[in-house]
Amino acid sequence: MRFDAFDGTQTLRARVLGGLCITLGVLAALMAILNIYWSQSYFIGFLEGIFAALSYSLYVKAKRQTYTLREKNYYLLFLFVLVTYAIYSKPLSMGVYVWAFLLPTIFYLLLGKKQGLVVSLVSLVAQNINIALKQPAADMIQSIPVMVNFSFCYLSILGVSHVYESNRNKVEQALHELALTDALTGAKNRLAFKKDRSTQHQQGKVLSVLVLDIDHFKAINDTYGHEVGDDVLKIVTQRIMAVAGEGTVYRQGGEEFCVLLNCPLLEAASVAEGIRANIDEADFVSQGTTIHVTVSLGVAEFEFGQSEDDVLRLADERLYTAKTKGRNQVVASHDVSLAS
Ligand SMILES: Nc1nc2c(ncn2[C@@H]2O[C@H](COP(=O)(O)OP(=O)(O)OP(=O)(O)O)[C@@H](O)[C@H]2O)c(=O)[nH]1
Repeated sequence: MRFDAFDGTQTLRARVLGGLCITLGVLAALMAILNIYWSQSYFIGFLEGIFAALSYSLYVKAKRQTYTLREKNYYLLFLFVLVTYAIYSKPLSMGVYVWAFLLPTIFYLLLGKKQGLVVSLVSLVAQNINIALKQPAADMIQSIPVMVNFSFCYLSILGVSHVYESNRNKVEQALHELALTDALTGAKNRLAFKKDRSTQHQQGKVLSVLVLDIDHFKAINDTYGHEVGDDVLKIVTQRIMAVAGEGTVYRQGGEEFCVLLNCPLLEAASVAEGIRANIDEADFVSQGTTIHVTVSLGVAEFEFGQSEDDVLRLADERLYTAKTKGRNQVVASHDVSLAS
């Protein structure tokens, strides 16, 4: 499973950067040729040539998603300097400043909402100063209509880019949450378990897992109906969260849950016992019916070199032991049972 598929922003930015590099790279190469051979503007032609080469090199990296943040930022800085210098060095009548309209969209797409806003505003101010300086001091007033039109158009593009980026971000977060949450109980789901386990494993954390199963859940469904069964699943989730913490609880399916803890086996066993007691101690009330619910738990610690499946199997075996020993108990090793 490739969990980086969840990072839509990263993937989108790599693709936008790739597309931008190839488009701007080709345009910069054409502009370099025109500037050098047609208008003999050697310095700007030279800058565009370098930019085209940089674009190609970053394009290759963006395709492989191997570029660094610093490389991306330097590329955007180069683009900003190039556009600013081109506006500065060419007569206003050539309309080179229209290239600046590209910048806010690019900044928002590649830098996100906050940085995109700041850098776009800095660019707006810089290009206005640039336009103002194009007239001799005595005639500067003549630049005002150009500056006003430029600013209004630039701010419109900036506004649209801002709204787009903040909504894209919200939609991505909502989809992310939807993909990783169990709709009935609000606990995380099996996919989230794999993702979190993999992240925490990479961070080298001590990890233990509790596997929890509601005792005689079929009988609850059969006696009181599925709606009450669903309520029991929700209340059990809340009681597990109350002891273990909200972000640690996963519904594996049916009436089986997992809890992922950053602690060694003994500590995890004591949390498991806390969960068992919290569920056993107070009756559940659903649809006017009072029900007594108990759970059984198996606990295992991730040892070096063990796969996720190995540890879950071990915790499952211990859960099975807890069930066969009479339920409503925690088993944390082959011979230790924290009996109720
Ligand atoms: N209400 C409800 N029931 C579910 C859901 N998912 C699974 N079940 C039921 O959960 C029950 C699981 O029963 P079993 O696996 O036999 O286990 P049990 O009755 O809890 O028995 P032990 O685990 O041995 O204590 C089945 O009746 C399923 O239909 C759900 O989302 N809602």
